[in-house]
Parts: sequence; C-alpha cells; structure tokens
Amino acid sequence: MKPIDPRLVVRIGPARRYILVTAGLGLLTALLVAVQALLIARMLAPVLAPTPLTGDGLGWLGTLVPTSARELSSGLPLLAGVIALRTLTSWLQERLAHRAGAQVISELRSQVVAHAAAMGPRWIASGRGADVVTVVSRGLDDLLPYFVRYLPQLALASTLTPILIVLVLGLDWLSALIVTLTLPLVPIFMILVGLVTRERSEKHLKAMQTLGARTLDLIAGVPTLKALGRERGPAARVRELGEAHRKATMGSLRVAFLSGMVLELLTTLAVAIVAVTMGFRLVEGGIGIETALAVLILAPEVYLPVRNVGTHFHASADGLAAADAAFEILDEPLPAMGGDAPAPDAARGAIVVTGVGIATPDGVREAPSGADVRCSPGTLTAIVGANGSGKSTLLLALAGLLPPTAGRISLETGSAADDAPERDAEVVAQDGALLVDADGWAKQIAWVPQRPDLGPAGRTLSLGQRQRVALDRAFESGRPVLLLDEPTAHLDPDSRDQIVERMRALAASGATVVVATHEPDVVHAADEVLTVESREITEVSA
Ligand SMILES: Nc1ncnc2c1ncn2[C@@H]1O[C@H](COP(=O)(O)OP(=O)(O)OP(=O)(O)O)[C@@H](O)[C@H]1O
Repeated sequence: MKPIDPRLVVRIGPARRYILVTAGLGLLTALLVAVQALLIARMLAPVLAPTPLTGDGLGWLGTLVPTSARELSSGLPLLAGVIALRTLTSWLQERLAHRAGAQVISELRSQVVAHAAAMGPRWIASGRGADVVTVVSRGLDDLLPYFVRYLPQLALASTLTPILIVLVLGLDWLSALIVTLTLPLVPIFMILVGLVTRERSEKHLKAMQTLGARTLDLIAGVPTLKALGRERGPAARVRELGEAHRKATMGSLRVAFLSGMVLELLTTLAVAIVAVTMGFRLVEGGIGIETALAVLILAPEVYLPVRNVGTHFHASADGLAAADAAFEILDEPLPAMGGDAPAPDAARGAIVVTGVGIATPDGVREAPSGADVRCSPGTLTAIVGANGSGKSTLLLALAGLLPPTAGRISLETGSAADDAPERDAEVVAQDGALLVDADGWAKQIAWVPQRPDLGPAGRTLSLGQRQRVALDRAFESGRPVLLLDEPTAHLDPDSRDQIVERMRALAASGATVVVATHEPDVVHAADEVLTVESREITEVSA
C-alpha cells in the first residue's frame, strides 16, 4: 500500500497544498531540533565537565550556536525562543492538519455525491447508492486521523530523520553509523509485528462486522419477534457475540500494547548503544562532552518520527481505504448525459418514442424493447405491461435520466394529423446518449417515481400520503411534461379518482402527461395506451 494515494494529490487541491506545507514545516522542525540540541549541549557541557569550554567539540556545527561563555548568557532566551518556535510549529501543523483534513473530506464528499447524482437513478438503485451512503456518511471521516496524525509524521520521517542523521554524521561518524544501521530495524519490526497480528486483526474486524449486522437485524426485527413472543430468544446469541467482541477487542489491545512496547524497547536499545559507545570514548577522551551531549539529545529525535509512522499506520490504512472507496466511485465512467444542443421546448411539440429499447444492467434483456408511442401535449398517455417489462425504465428515458440503447426519443412539432414532411423533429436521445442539454430538458419535466421519498420530512407520512404530496407538487409545478410512475398504486379509491381527474384536467390544459400504470381506471382515462414488453437481447438481434 502506498503511503499517499496519488489521486489525492492530483485531484484534491487542499490535500496537495497541505502536503507541501507539511513538508516545509518538517524542514523547519529539523532546523529547530538541531539548534535546540546544539544549544543545550553547549550550555550543559561546562556544568557537567569542569574542563575549559571550547567551540571545537561541535566542529562546523558549532558556528550555529553562540561560542563564548559571555555569549552563552544570551543562550537561555535563545533556547526559550527555539522551544517556543517548535511549539508554535507543531500547533500550526495540527491546526493546518485539521483544517486540510476537513476540507479534503468535504471536497471528496461533494465530488462523490455529485458523481453519484450524475450516474443516474438506476446506478443508485443497483446497490452502489448504499456504497455512496457508507462512504459519504462515515467512511471518509477516517481520513481525518490520516491527515492529522499519519501524514505529519510521514513528512517528519522523510525530512527530519535524514537531516538529523547528516547532523549526527557531522558530529560523530560512529554514532551516525550506529543510528543508520539500527534505524531500519524499526520498520522491519513493525512489519513483523503486523504480519503476526494480521490474522487477529482480521478476526476482530469480522467479529465487529457480524455483531454490527446481527444487532441491526435484531433491532429491525424486534416488532416481529415481540409479536411472535420470541424476543428473548436472540438475547443469548447477542450475549455470545458481545463476549466474542470483548475478547477480540482485549486481544487487539494486548497486541497494540505489546507492539508499542517492542518498538519502545527497540528504539531505547538503539539509543543505549549510541550512549554506551559514547561513554567509553568519553572516558578515553576520544570525544568531547559537547559533541556527546548533542548526539545523545539528537539520537532519540531521529527514531521518533519513524516510530510514530508505525504507531499511526492503522490511521493511514483506514484513511486510505476510505479515500480508495471514494475514488472507486469517482472513477466509474459517467454515462454520456447531455449534449451541446439546447433542449427543445417540450410545450411546443409531441415527445415521440421510436423503436426504443433499453438494455437491462446485466445486458441480457431489453426492457422495454421496440417501444413506439407519441405523447402529445394535451393528451394522457398510459404505459402498461407486465412487472419488469420496462415501464419505469421508459419514464426514466423520457426524463433524460437514462438514454435508450436502441431507437430514439425526439420532439416533433406539429400534430399527428399533419403530413410528415411538415413536421419538425429534434432528436433528444438516441444510441445510448442524451443529445440535448440535460438540465434544460429536465427543467421542463415533473417526474414522480414509484416510491417517492421526501427525506426526513416525509418519514412521518404513510407511503400513500407521501405519494399524494409528491403528486400535488408535480401537478402544481407548472411544467409542460408530467411523468408519473404508478401514481395511484398506494391510494384509496377516493384519492385515486381525484388523481385521475387531475391528470385529465392537466392534459386538457395542454400538458403532456405520461403515466406508467397497472390500474384499469387510469388506462380507461388515457387517450393513448402503449403496452411495453421486454425481450432477450439475442432474440432481438436474431
Ligand atoms: N436498479 C436496477 N438494477 C438492475 N436491473 C434493473 C434495475 N431496475 C430495473 N432493472 C431491470 O429493468 C427491467 C425493467 O424494470 P422496470 O422497473 O422498468 O419495470 P416495470 O415495468 O416498471 O416493472 P413494475 O411493473 O414491477 O414496476 C427489470 O426487469 C430489471 O431487469
């Protein structure tokens, strides 16, 4: 797995800016850490060793900090300034991280929602809609720890760590060698711990998922279980699952503590090796006290970012998985929805469906297949046919939401009684593409789906009530074309009669009303009836 998804950098502006700024702050932190270590070493050396203070101990690095004892009196405020600046840098880093994380999440959310909307209702209904909901509602939140915890440490591991190794090399080559040889052990041990614990993590995840799914199932089924007097039955099973979950969580915690301890031990040992060799050389006079102190202060700082990258590895895995899920949706090619031609004025002509066939998503059948109908302003057209024959699909095609795979939909001005040569036809959709401006076409249409959802506001309404509200809205919309999908399916007889009357009245006032229905009363009231059928595609092409 890559530490940074390149798509995040290429496609998401705030992510790119943030990564650049974080790298810059990493460099600044490296400089501050170095100055801080050298200053402390220079100030502590005379206290610890009664030998006269010389600037030679730090070599060329000594020029970075004050040299003489007199100058050192100004060292304390300088040290305080460096520490304050380091604190400020990490505060700024944290702030930027939160802001960038929130911006990236919000931008990805908007892009995913816009993409899902552009993919059309059938794509959403095919189960991908649920993926969009998961990614947009919770999944992308995992990106925040990725931005706030993991990326800054990664930036430090790739800026601070190499710079400090070079500094240590400038001070003492043997310590630099020890650090360079022991540093790779940190990622190696992290990988080993990861491999050993992978199975446990997977088991934990599975237990969590099973528990979540069963709990949801159980909550959804409580009314039924209660009605059957079986509500106590599943309690034992939930208890068992809860116990399994507790064990898995405790196991994961043990592993987390253990792996933390392994890394802690490893870095401590590495620093100890540096310290011990330095101690011997100090005694033998092979190294100055200042240099030894500076190296000892710098050594743990070298390991820290690499260790932290390991600690926050899970944040990275979850965040990148969330980004990956979002990009998987964004990478789905958009259907050719909408051309450059302006949408024709639907109030001025008849929508003519000629030989329209629409392949089902599995590509096996066409539903509808070979549909021909003329929906004129001032008429009510009923679309009838067996379940699954393609009535709703044809309405989607008329709304410009799903282009026909065969045949065409056009707008013809002039009446059916006119001679053909006098008619003016503009193709709206054909060969799998909508040829006119999608928004311009959609604005002229009021579409009421089979099961209207009015979102949270509609939750307190029954299905029939929701359908009435949606129909009222469509009737009052003043749009020239109305596409109604089984508008009377959930209505009582009185409401049904009212709806039929209003559909007739709207048609009489000049609207083009098209209704998919199984209701004989609606079919009776229609001026035009189209029976749609579905066919196997092999049968069609044969
Ligand atoms: N979301 C979907 N995913 C996969 N296939 C679909 C989807 N929606 C429709 N289909 C396919 O398209 C065909 C036509 O569906 P459509 O909803 O248009 O039928 P319908 O005539 O309106 O049926 P009903 O009378 O039951 O409402 C179905 O038989 C099915 O194969």
